[in-house]
Amino acid sequence: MTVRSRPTSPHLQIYRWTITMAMSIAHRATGIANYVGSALLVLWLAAAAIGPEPLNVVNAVYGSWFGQLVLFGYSWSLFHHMLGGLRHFVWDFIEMMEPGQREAIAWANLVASIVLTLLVWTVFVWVH
Ligand code: HEM
Repeated sequence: MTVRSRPTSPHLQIYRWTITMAMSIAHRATGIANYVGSALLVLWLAAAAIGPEPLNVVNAVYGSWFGQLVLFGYSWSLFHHMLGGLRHFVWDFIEMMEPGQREAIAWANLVASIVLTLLVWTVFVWVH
């Protein structure tokens, strides 16, 4: 008697990667990252409320290359997640759901998040 192999349910190694799938995962990941980033914002505000010394320490950490990298990532995460939220808002009106449209709006989400992040950092950090 031949033993048939057990059926397998699809998982990440079987699915072909699509931009909509990647952006869906990114939306969840950025949602979680926004929690962490917002805690950093609260830490900065709390340090400022306590006094100049703690504020100087937090500013030094946030101003280091690593701190700047984390803050840059947090900015991108906020933009990506916010635009992703607006994408969901568009879908709530049953718009941009057709094949082609879904991919276009997913790419727009990614590209716009990068452009907006670079724009904000250029205006408020790099050329300040
Ligand atoms: C610091 C601010 C934010 C935090 C910490 C946050 C966090 C999260 C988290 C953890 C999720 C769950 C993701 C999942 O389980 O898949 C989520 C989902 C969502 N967020 Fe945010 N978010 C923030 C800002 C925003 C903004 C500004 C918008 C809209 C412009 C937004 C729109 C949404 C939407 C529509 C969902 C549901 C997506 C779905 O149904 O799959 N969020 N958010």
